[in-house]
Amino acid sequence: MSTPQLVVHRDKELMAQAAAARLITRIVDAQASRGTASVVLTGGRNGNGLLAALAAAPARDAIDWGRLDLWWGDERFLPEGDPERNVTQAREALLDSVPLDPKRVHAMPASDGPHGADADAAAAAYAEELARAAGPENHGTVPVFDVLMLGVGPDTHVASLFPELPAVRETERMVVGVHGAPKPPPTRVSLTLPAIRSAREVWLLAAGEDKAQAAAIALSGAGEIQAPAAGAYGRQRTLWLLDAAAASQLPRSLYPPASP
Ligand SMILES: O=C1O[C@H](COP(=O)(O)O)[C@@H](O)[C@H](O)[C@H]1O
Repeated sequence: MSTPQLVVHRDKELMAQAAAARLITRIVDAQASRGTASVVLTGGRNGNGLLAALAAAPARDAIDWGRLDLWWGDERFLPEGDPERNVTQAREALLDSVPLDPKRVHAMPASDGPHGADADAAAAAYAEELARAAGPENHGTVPVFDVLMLGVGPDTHVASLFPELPAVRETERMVVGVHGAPKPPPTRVSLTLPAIRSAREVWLLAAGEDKAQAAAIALSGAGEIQAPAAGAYGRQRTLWLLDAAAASQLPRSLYPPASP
C-alpha cells in the first residue's frame, strides 16, 4: 500500500491541464521502458475534463497511440453509443481524435451486447479479457496497469464502488456487476478494489466544492466500506489530484491553507 500524496491546483481547469501533462509523461516513460503503456480511464466530470485537456495539449503527439492499452474502471450498463456511457464520453473527449489501435481499446460491454442485460455476465467477460492481457508476473488476474484513474464522487464512490454496497466488499473477483447504485443508472460494471490495487499508480481526481467533504473523509482514515475512495491505492504510488475547492475541507495536517 502506498501512502497518498496530494497535489492541489488552483482550479479545475488547471488541474485537468496539469493532470493531462502528467499522464502524457507517464505514458511516454512507460512506452520508453517497456514498449507499451496501459491506462485505466474513469468516467465522470473530472475524468472527461482530463481527457479533453489531453486532446488540446500539443504534447499529446509525444504518445505512441498505437502502443497504448486503454481499459475502464467502470461503466454505466447502457446500450452501445448511449451518451451516458463512460466510453461514449471518452470517445467524444479524446479517443476519436487520436490514432489508437482499436484492438487495444478495451471498452466494457454494453447492455445490448453479447451478454444482453446481464451485468454479471458482462463483468465476468471483462474479467476474462483482463486475465488474457495479464502477464505471468501478474498471476493471471489483471495486468499491472501503469496508471489507473478514478473520479471521486461526492459520496466517496470510486469507479462504481458505492459506500456499503456489495461491490466494495468484493475480495475475490476483479470485476463485478453492480445493482442498485444510488447514482443513475442503477446497473453498472466495475473493477473491484483488488483490481484497482494492482495498478502501479492510482490517481484520484477531485475538483469542485461538492467533492470537498468526500476528499476530507477519505483522507482522514475512513474505512473503505463506508468510503470506497479510502481503499483505492496503487502498488507504487497513490496520488490525489485536487483543486483548491475540493481541498478546502482537508485537515490542516494534510494540506495547510495558503499563507495570507
Ligand atoms: O458515475 C460515475 O461517477 C464517478 C464520479 O463522477 P463525477 O462526475 O462526480 O466526477 C466516476 O468516477 C465514474 O466513473 C462514473 O461512472
